[in-house]
Amino acid sequence: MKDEIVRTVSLKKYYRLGENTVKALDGVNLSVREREFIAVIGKSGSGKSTLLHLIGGLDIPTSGEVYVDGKKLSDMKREQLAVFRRRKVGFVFQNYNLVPDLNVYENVVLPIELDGKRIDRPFVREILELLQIADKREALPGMLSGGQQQRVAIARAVAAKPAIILADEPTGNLDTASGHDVMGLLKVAAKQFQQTVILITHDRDIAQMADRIVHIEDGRIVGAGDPDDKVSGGEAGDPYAGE
Ligand SMILES: Nc1ncnc2c1ncn2[C@@H]1O[C@H](COP(=O)(O)OP(=O)(O)OP(=O)(O)O)[C@@H](O)[C@H]1O
Repeated sequence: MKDEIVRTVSLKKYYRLGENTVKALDGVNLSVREREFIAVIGKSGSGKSTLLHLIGGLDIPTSGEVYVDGKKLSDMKREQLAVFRRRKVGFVFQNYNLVPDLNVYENVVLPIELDGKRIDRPFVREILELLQIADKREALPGMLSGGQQQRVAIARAVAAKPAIILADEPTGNLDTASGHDVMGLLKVAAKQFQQTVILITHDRDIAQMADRIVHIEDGRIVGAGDPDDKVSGGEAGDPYAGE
């Protein structure tokens, strides 16, 4: 597909636990277009985090392939994979992962500094304003609400200008209203800066805000994982409809 940015092919991740094999992912074929905002929804233990970790190069599949921008992750050497993780993807986690003794601004620019790149200050200011935390730039994370901390984590992910943002239950620790705010702001930021978002949630309302919903069950995608497919939805559909 022309504007495809992520493709997984027969992706499997098995864990051996004594006599048993846990099939965390069992043959996932997923295709994501550039600038798409997709929500991966599924029950606890269905394989959502495993999928995100494999796409982000944080973990290695048992078999199958992940392609990002046409490049096979399994062909990358250790060092190349580290550069891929730093430059190509931004991670947003449920527990924010902010550095407690750095202020908001310092947290946001930290990955850029660690990568030895120049900080685009007007761009960082624009992001902080868009995410409505510009007035908190001097604050330490401990002084902020959960929703504000998550917006800092999103700002940090966006600021390094990655092509893809991988968000693992970013609204999981937030109340409904803050969760919706954070999701809305993530969506606006990603559109503005032309980033692709793959977001995990088990909240159907949150998922409805995505361009497309991919439903995962027992390590497999239910329906097809292609943007043109109308089962998993060219448009956001409710995978639980008719339940
Ligand atoms: N390191 C591991 N060792 C063994 N089993 C694992 C490991 N990591 C994950 N699993 C198993 O793989 C399956 C999928 O886990 P995963 O974390 O991807 O699910 P999830 O959909 O993200 O769940 P949740 O919504 O609860 O975070 C689960 O059965 C889990 O117990």
